[in-house]
Amino acid sequence: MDPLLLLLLLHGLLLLPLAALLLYRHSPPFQFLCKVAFFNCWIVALATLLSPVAALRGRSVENMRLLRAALLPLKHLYGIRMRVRDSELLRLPGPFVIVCNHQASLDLMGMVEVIPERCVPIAKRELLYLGTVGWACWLSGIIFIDRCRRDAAIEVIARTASAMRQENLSVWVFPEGTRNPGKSMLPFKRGAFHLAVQAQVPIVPIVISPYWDFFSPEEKRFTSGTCTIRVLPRVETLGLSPKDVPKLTESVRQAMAEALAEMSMSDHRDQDMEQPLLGPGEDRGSPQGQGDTARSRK
Ligand SMILES: CCCCCCCCCCCCCC(=O)SCCNC(=O)CCNC(=O)[C@H](O)C(C)(C)COP(=O)(O)OP(=O)(O)OC[C@H]1O[C@@H](n2cnc3c(N)ncnc32)[C@H](O)[C@@H]1OP(=O)(O)O
Ligand SMILES: CCCCCCCC/C=C\CCCCCCCC(=O)OC[C@@H](O)COP(=O)(O)O
Repeated sequence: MDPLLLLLLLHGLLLLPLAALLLYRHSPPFQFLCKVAFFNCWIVALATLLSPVAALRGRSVENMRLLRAALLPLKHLYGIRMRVRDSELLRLPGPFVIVCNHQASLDLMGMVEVIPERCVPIAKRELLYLGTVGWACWLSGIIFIDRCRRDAAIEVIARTASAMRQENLSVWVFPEGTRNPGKSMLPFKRGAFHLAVQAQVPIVPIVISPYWDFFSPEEKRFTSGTCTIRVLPRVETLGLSPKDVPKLTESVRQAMAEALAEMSMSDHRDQDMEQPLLGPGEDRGSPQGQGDTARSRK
């Protein structure tokens, strides 16, 4: 090859990372794409690394600790400060069903911040087919449902209800059933509430504050910020039967919608920001919230 051409090519190769770095610093959409790609790559990489370790134990809810440990560093990488309010409400003696609003995949960061011991999420079946990610989820005892086959999903929920009592297992459900970037919550699916009634265990609602200060897929914006997670008082289901489920669903949704509206309106400034390890991230504000960041463990 012509040495001059080779030299030009080498220069080009050296300039490429520099150009990407400049673009990352100065173009919010490019930064958004990189951060989202990194989020997914992190999950795939950690699932690949940890699955063989989890496999040594076999399928077990104990592997949720590994999954949690894999996701906890993300908040530092992205400069997202997590504030947990009323985490003591998660300290219950027996199993329970957690219901939480579902805005985006970022919810995983909030989930691992508060998820108690011996608690598994219910996930869509499609995740099972994501290679090592699906394997890691399966090994952690995550419960998969096929949202297109209601009867099969109901059957899985019935089996989960008996496992909850027999194995002292709590379950985390996103009752909107799909990600919802909108400002209010979608109508709730009823599976989580049937589950709690069948197992006769309490429901603990959790509300994650809106991300729009620091994350917006529409505007391709992903900066640093603060996220507040609020645990609401538990709702008992002892003595309730399937006919009570519609009312139960509505009252829990109402309480969560009120908390979400309150959290959306709170003042939007926080001076005490964590700096993202993934480079610059101008903060556009943050919902206020008082309280501890301590994680609740049974
Ligand atoms: C390092 C590695 C890291 C890896 C990281 C990955 C972590 C992954 C984290 C995972 C995060 C992943 C996050 C995710 O993947 S989120 C997506 C998955 N989650 C969900 O779908 C939420 C749960 N879904 C439901 O609850 C739905 O209700 C189902 C799917 C069950 C049915 O849906 P459908 O749309 O059909 O239902 P409907 O609620 O309008 O109800 C219709 C009728 O059925 C009745 N009915 C419902 N349920 C029951 C029941 N159990 N027993 C008896 N009856 C029941 C109900 O009363 C109603 O009847 P009626 O009352 O009108 O007469
Ligand atoms: C042959 C294997 C090929 C492997 C390719 C692997 C690519 C995987 C890339 C990234 C994995 C990230 C997994 C993040 C899991 C996020 C959980 C989540 O938020 O699920 C969404 C679900 O709640 C609702 O889904 P929909 O809003 O209804 O949709």
